[in-house]
Amino acid sequence: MSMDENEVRQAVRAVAGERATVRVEGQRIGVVIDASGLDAPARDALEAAVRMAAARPGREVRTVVTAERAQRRLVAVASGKGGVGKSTLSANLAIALARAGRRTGLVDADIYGPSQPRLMAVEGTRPEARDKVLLPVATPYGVPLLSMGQLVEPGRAIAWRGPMTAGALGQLVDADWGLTDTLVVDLPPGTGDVQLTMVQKHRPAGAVIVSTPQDLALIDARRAIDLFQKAGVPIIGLVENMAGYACPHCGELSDPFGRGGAEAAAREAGIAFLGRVPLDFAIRVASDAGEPPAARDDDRVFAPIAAQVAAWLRGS
Ligand SMILES: Nc1ncnc2c1ncn2[C@@H]1O[C@H](COP(=O)(O)OP(=O)(O)OP(=O)(O)O)[C@@H](O)[C@H]1O
Repeated sequence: MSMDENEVRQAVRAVAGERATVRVEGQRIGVVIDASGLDAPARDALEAAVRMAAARPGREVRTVVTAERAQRRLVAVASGKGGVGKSTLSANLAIALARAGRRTGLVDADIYGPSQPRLMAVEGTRPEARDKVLLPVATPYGVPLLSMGQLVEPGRAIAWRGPMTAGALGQLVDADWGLTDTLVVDLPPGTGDVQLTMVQKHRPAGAVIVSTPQDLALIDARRAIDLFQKAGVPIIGLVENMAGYACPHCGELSDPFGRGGAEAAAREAGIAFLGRVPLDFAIRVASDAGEPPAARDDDRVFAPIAAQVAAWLRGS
């Protein structure tokens, strides 16, 4: 029995527009669906709608869903040593980038102290998986999150070695990020396996290095800079954290560790200086409470840093 192919085409077009291509072969109706840029639920909904529209009595409908991999760019945030505020900067940078209009997600790859679920106010959440692909967890700040901390039992130390951490990092980076176009990746401190996998396998668009003003932190930062430069990953720039002390009473800034060290070190290394974040009790309190300062309308610290990162991404 011949069937009105055109009629099937029109019915499918009515639900899928240009996204579907219909081909009828014998008793079978084949539909190729282009789901580029759709997240998993939207993709499922589209496929279901196409199936309904194409269904004809006695005919088998076969759908093939294709999706070009979204052009997603990774911004690695790294530091030479721990405790310099890398996680704090990553969270606030991701939020500030999202507020500046980029579709930004956050990957917490810090195996030693995955703190992003707390910073982003989703502590205790577990990502769901669909066909073994993780679904990032939504946060109150418009930045979806996946954290190494969500992959292990709460409170359990992560004692993974090489291949396991590499596998876990792959799961986080290659998750179902949907329309997310920018991924901020909070790396563990130092220059270990996760960093190597990051630069070799996931090829970040660029790296942001965080340092405090102290000499030792700066020497460590140079090591981190080296790791990326040797692998051909461009350095977007250096952020100086805990730069100057903001008085909790009057807000006045003073410089217990001296001023200008990180900026000079950046210049010496030939990389951009993206700005300084003061040592501010309010930043710590807000971070611990899961209320990142970059989410506030009066943020004057992280927005300018994000603006520079965004400009760099546009220009590279
Ligand atoms: N500019 C700042 N002002 C005040 N406190 C800060 C600032 N930056 C970070 N902190 C605090 O310092 C501590 C360490 O910060 P954070 O966890 O971001 O560092 P890290 O470099 O990611 O550390 P780790 O290597 O352990 O992951 C946290 O308690 C954080 O709230």
